[in-house]
Amino acid sequence: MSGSRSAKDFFRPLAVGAPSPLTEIPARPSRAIHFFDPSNPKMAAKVPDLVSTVDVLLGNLEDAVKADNKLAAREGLVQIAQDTDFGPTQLWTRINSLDSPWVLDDLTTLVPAIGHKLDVIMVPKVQGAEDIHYVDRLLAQLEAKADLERPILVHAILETARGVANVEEICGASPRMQGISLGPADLAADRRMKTTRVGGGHPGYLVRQDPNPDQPAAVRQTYQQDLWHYTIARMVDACAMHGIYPYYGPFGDIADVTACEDQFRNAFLLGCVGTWSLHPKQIEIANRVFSPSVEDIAHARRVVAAMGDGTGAVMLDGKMEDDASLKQCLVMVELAEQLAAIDPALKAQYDAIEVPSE
Ligand SMILES: CC(C)(COP(=O)(O)OP(=O)(O)OC[C@H]1O[C@@H](n2cnc3c(N)ncnc32)[C@H](O)[C@@H]1OP(=O)(O)O)[C@@H](O)C(=O)NCCC(=O)NCCSC(=O)C[C@](C)(O)C(=O)O
Ligand SMILES: [Mg+2]
Repeated sequence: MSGSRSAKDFFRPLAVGAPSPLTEIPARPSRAIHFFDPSNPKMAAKVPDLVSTVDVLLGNLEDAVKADNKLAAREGLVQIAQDTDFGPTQLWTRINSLDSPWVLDDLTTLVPAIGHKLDVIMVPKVQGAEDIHYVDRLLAQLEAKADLERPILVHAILETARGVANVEEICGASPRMQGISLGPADLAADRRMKTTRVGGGHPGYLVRQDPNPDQPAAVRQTYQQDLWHYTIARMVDACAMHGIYPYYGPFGDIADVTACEDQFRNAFLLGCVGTWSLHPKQIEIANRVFSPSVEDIAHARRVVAAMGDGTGAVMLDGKMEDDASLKQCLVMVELAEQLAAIDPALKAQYDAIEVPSE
């Protein structure tokens, strides 16, 4: 909750006639947030075919869209939103940063034109709660003017050192806060990290096996470490504390599908609900990685069945299961149910699982 607003005011609209804020952020599937540049005719032409393959389509207006194309991207997004039936797929946008000359027109154009279709607005380079407060109030004014019936949610990108230092207050700055994504490229630059990649690891960031005193000349094994572990873990805790959702972010080496899958899976295991896809071939990877495996769901359902009223301890395959491991299993089972509701192929796989009676 924001320190500057009292508890009773936190869920009141910030403009007369604006829709009431949500008291809970819906857990809608968002395994892949697929980025496209609405000013790129080839990408825009692919949107209708992508709709049924992805949980979130995001019209990107910020970095990766050339300055000369900013207007075309904004207008292209309006056109695409008006012309496309998105079904259960969400429509998000990434607006330009708050210190840019484009962001005001982004918001004042998009909300009246397509606010009823926009689920979430992603705000880049968020530094602190004050950035969210600015967007929050402006959105309320625009929503009131446009007679919108539900609030547009806000997602922040964590891509400055100050943003990371303030991540807890950012998550709690507004009832609109839906989630946070890692922005590894801007964050690396802002922190003066010595990396040049968009996400992923670095071969120099490693730990090395101790020397063997009996074989001092023997090759010592090295293990590459995850550069993003600290930031992702911090982001996950801040999001969980505020009931909002953490996401990995971009993996820029489009050709390296193996390392992309590994980075996505690390984020999934640490608590993230999804990631970005920058290229159509990353959608399948994200959908697969951010859906619990059939084996995990089979195990989770076994534990749920064996734990009866959910208290006490039992042995399954030589392992202790108790109230806490049951809660871990329920996280998986609930996620599987949410995903099955929108993904018939996944539903068929989960439905085919047989739970043995213990
Ligand atoms: C990487 C690029 C240049 C390779 O684009 P390409 O055309 O060279 O690739 P391709 O393999 O030849 O593409 C095959 C076909 O797929 C199309 N295509 C390709 N990508 C897409 C797409 N996303 N959506 C829809 N269609 C797509 C492409 O147009 C082409 O169509 P065609 O068969 O008709 O010729 C291209 O994929 C791209 O521009 N992707 C989006 C990049 C982007 O949004 N970047 C910003 C997010 S990351 C970021 O901002 C950092 C962050 C968080 O801020 C921070 O860490 O700080
Ligand atoms: Mg960035």
